Amino acid sequence: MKPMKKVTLIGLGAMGVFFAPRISEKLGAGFRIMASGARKDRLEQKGVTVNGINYRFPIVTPEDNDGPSDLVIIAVKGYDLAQALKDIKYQVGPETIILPVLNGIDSEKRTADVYGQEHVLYSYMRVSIAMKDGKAEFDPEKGLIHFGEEKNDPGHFSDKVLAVKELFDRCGIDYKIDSDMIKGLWFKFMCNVGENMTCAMFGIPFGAFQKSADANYFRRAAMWEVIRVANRLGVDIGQNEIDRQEHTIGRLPYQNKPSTLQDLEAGKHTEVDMFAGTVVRLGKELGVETPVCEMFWHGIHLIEDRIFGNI
Ligand SMILES: NC(=O)C1=CN([C@@H]2O[C@H](COP(=O)(O)OP(=O)(O)OC[C@H]3O[C@@H](n4cnc5c(N)ncnc54)[C@H](OP(=O)(O)O)[C@@H]3O)[C@@H](O)[C@H]2O)C=CC1
Ligand SMILES: CC(C)(CO)C(=O)C(=O)O
Repeated sequence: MKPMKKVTLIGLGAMGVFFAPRISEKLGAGFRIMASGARKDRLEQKGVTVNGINYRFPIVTPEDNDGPSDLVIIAVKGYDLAQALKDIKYQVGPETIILPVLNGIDSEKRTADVYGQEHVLYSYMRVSIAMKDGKAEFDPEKGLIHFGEEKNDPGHFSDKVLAVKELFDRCGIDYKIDSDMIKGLWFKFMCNVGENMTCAMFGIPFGAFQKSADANYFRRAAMWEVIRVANRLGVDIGQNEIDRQEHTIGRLPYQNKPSTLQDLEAGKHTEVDMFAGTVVRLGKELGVETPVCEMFWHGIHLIEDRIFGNI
């Protein structure tokens, strides 16, 4: 296994800055951000400021055909994934690994549909970062990326997993390689649907779950809808996973907000279709009732319509 030398990141937002400074420090010019048009101009002129340090990373455009990258990290929002998958075309060669770190349960499949499963690793982030006006503050020691093949055996990691592991070790990026990544993705999805949708719909921070039985009513009801859909698909999540998250949620800083509420407050589109919308769609396909997610799906669309002046 050759150590990775060339890494391209598409999406220099909240999740992008979790990786960018540390990979750039080790790879120098081998680490590039993909961007074009006004986004490229903005990144070249202003860069991003992470924990008080301003960074101007090298930029590569979708048209630059300078040979494939060893790794492409995709850190855009769900509604920008289709475009990102087109943009990275010239960065993907026979040996390239693609790591889509988006929330949700289908970014890996959507990536594999374009480039082939042999290029893709599963991943999800366990970190909360807010990016505002190109600035983000967070503790790089806290938070991690979970990644791997669908199933991972510590004695026999695949070459792809070992290559990414070596890069993250070199860069000091904390990670976990789950034995069952599908279960991990659905666990994270269950938490996101319960928390992000409840907080976005009612405009409440994570702390509300420490105080309000009403907030927890919606959160748990939505999580159980995810569980019933997951179980129908053969994914074994249930009360144990709910209990595990109860512990985590009780320790989050009171005023922290999930990304969906951050998006609404910043006047941006949300990933509601990727969260509640996916549960509703799968529920219909599988014959599982999902009334709470349906209410969230319509409710958050309505908030978006209000924000964007459509009503
Ligand atoms: N924020 C958080 O705490 C967490 C987020 N996640 C998930 O991670 C994913 C990314 O979220 P997050 O980082 O918060 O999102 P952000 O909106 O902060 O960042 C996304 C970035 O992608 C850029 N982008 C979009 N399309 C393109 C493109 N075609 N080419 C180049 N750049 C592009 C955007 O640029 P521009 O601003 O110019 O449009 C933006 O900088 C989401 O699925 C989210 O749910 C997971 C865990 C935690
Ligand atoms: C921060 C975290 C983990 C919490 O729901 C998240 O995934 C998000 O905000 O989208």
